[in-house]
Amino acid sequence: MLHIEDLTYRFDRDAWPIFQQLSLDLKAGEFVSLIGPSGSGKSTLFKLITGLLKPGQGKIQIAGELTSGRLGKVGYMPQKDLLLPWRTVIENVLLPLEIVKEDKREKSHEIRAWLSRLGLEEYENAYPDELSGGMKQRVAFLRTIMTGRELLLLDEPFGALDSLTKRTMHSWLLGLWGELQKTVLFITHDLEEAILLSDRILLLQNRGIQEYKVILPRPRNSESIYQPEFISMRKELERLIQHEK
Ligand SMILES: Nc1ncnc2c1ncn2[C@@H]1O[C@H](COP(=O)(O)OP(=O)(O)OP(=O)(O)O)[C@@H](O)[C@H]1O
Repeated sequence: MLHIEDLTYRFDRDAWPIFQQLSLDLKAGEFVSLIGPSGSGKSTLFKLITGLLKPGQGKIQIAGELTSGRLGKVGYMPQKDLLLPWRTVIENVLLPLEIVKEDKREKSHEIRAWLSRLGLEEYENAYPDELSGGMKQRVAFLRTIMTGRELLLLDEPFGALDSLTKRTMHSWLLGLWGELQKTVLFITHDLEEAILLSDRILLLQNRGIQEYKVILPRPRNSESIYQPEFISMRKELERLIQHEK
């Protein structure tokens, strides 16, 4: 679904490259988390994948297609929900369809069903200001799904939420991902979240990417974090990060 090969990128011609010959692959339907210290380039990598930034060298392919014209090929959810404050919940969710001039009436029914599943049926006509943080993220996620893209790039979507809301969002996302069969690349600073959600974890640091496979059976739920395998995996991952430092 995503193939990155020998990617090199620097912001300025004279600057040290953020990535040097970086390569990674994502299989269709995988859930992969990207972790790494602040400033290691996680968000920059997302901007390169979406096409908002152009790579210096190397290639990025999405579903076998080469880099050019990548804009609009992925569903991208940035750190902030970026809901338009003057639009209601349903108008925000309909935005991707408006952009590609799809028939909104046809999809309205589907969107209402989604809003109901996400516990937002009573908020269809509310404005973003009237929603809690968790609700805003659900609306932003639904808008990302409505792009209809197979590859979703989620940049720390739950970073600003309190731990209880975050847990609810995890259960919700695990259920949804199992059903939607999308490929997800997910940025997080939270190791527990990364282990709970992912098939693989990619640690991004100075020397490139290091991979960590999460060998935990699915389906997983919020109780999975108390399993001994989960705890030892977390310890191992922490050790790996310390070692890399
Ligand atoms: N437009 C820009 N021009 C120059 N340097 C930039 C620009 N955007 C980001 N950088 C630099 O690139 C590096 C990587 O930034 P990026 O935001 O990708 O890191 P990150 O790993 O996502 O960080 P965080 O975990 O804090 O979100 C940082 O050193 C940052 O200062």
